[in-house]
Amino acid sequence: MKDRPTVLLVGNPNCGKTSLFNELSGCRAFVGNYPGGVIEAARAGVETPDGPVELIDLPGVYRLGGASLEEKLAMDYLCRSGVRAIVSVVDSLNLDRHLYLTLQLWHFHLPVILVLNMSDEADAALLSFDIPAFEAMLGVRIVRTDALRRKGMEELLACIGQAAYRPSGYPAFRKPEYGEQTEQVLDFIAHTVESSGLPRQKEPFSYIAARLLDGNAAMVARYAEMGEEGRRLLEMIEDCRTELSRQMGLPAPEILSSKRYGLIRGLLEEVQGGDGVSRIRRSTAVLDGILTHKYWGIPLFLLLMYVVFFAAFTLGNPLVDLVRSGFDALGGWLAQALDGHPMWQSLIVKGIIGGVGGVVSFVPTIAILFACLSLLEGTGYMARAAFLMDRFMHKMGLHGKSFIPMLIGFGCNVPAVMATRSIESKKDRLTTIFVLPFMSCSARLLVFALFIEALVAPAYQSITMWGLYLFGILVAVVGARLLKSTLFRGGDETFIMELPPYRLPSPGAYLHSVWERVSGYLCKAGTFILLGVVVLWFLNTYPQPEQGGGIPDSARMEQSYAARAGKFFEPLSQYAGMDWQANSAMIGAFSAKELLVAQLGILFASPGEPDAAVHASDEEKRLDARRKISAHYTLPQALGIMTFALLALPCIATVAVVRKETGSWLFTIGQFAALNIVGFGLAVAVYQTAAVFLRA
Ligand SMILES: Nc1nc2c(ncn2[C@@H]2O[C@H](COP(=O)(O)OP(=O)(O)OP(=O)(O)O)[C@@H](O)[C@H]2O)c(=O)[nH]1
Ligand SMILES: [Mg+2]
Repeated sequence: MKDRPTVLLVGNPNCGKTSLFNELSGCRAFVGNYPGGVIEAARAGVETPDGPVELIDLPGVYRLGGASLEEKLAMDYLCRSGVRAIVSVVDSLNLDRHLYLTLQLWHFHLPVILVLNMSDEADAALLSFDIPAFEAMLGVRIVRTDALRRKGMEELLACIGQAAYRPSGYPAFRKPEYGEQTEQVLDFIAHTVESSGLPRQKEPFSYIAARLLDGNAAMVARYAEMGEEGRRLLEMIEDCRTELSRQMGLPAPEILSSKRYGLIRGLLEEVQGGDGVSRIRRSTAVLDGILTHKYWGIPLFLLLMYVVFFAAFTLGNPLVDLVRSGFDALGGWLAQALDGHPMWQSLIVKGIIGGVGGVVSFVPTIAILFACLSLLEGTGYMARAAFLMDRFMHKMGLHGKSFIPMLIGFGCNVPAVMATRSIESKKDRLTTIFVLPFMSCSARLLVFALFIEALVAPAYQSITMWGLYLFGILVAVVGARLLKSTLFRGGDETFIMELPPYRLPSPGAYLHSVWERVSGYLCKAGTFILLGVVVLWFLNTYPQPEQGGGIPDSARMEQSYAARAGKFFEPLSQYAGMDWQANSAMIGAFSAKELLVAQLGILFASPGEPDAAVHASDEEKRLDARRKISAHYTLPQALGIMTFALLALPCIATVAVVRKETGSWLFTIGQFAALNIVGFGLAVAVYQTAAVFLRA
């Protein structure tokens, strides 16, 4: 295992690395039609004809040497000692841009396999390549692949095996020719750095020289921090740069990149034939004319999101009722079966069936939501949403790059916080992390679904849900604006994101990603939530009053730990419309938002009062919990509670990941406090306003 040679998959975002990785390894890593789908390297053992290799799927990067975490991660892997070969994946239709990264790989002196992926699209565009000439000019082996239809996999495996196990017979990557003057300067810098006696860096000297010639800020800073000798070295290099820049008539940072693009142009003129404009790219242009239109692009996006919630509700509701009635029937049956064992009856029927059932019954809604979101992601529309929002977000002090984590946040805030790694500027990243919990995650959807179903007239249900999501985004955007003009001022970066063409996602990958999310939800309900529910049940049931018999369930519950905690906050929380029951549910919500629903399920569970449950008809039983909630709360209260659940109390997993990603307790605690203060303040505002307007 340890001495398996390592082979890296390197390429621009969205060129199909993960699709290839999955095909080669049989794994099921995440594939999405938007750049930045992979934020962490995936690895798997793969058998080649020459022996096993360890294949690593790196996050997509446009070039090496940037400051984003993905670029650092890619560099880190490239400099590791066990790496025997690099698979440079490029999109056949974007060679003019994608080969840039390939040329940078020369520095590592490793065998390179150039994979021209998306060969199906290249064929459709009547694009042809003179492969032998192409191979000879670069000094690589070239494999044409179509990852979706598994074409070229055998050949690729054979090349990987050869490069990793028999490198002596493998072509050597040809040194890109930058012209005599430039090369002399590069050699001089590399030699000066090598013989300077300064600490050895992990990158090859030729790479360091190229970065220093570019004036790469991070690399320059590294040497500047090495004391007097480092600074002397930089001064010497600066003289060469100035002189070269004068001779070439170009600013120093552009010398190498313009040379590389020149090389690529020349190369493609030799080896590429055909116009390269495919049907799919043409129809993409037409679709984009409509979907990313200056004026109706954003309204269209909002409309689409509305349709998603509408579908989740109208299609989901009857199914939710069905699942719920199943749980109620089970609860009723167990209540009878456990007659005479009040503690078990209470734990199982009220605690577990009421709590977990409350969470699981929303699976249909969640599944429809995930199915829609995955489809929008898979087709490439979500990347447009980020692009559309970019203009809008800029006005708010952020950029579209922050929007992708926000979209991910609709699913779950935890991976969303991790997805901010692609944001280079630290200040922008912290701002984004700060406001991310305002994105309504799928667990919060349950809270909304519960209250909206119970208290909002059917005609207004979807729009209320949609409004809550928008409200979350609005608060996030305003919050970001405030932070960017105060605490995290400055550090703006431009947003470059290649828009992928519209594609139909491959059915396997699509179904898999929906299933992954739904099963993740079910798993959570079966483990973490189940545990939480048992704890909640305990807090709701104990301490028991002295004389057990004769006291109604509700009165008994009012003495519980949960009720006491809820009542403790009631004097304050009542301004937001929250009574002690809602408060006690919020306490559970801190460990997972689903527990809020679980707790209300326990508090308002129908089979909890076995006598009533036994005599009620099925239909009555089914509607009981919801009816109790609608009888107990008013619409303004529901709005206050939902606002609080939307904005305040990020769950414990989010808090933990924020701490991990920012490395700062101060930030984590500050954010936690701020979210709660803002959430409570707005909940009060919403409740009070609604109470005035909805009184009639
Ligand atoms: N037509 C076609 N589509 C492909 C091919 N390979 C990948 N795709 C699609 O391209 C999109 C991106 O694929 P990924 O495998 O996620 O790309 P990636 O390079 O891993 O992307 P990042 O991780 O974001 O850098 C998906 O929609 C794939 O279905 C191919 O050979 N032909
Ligand atoms: Mg990927």
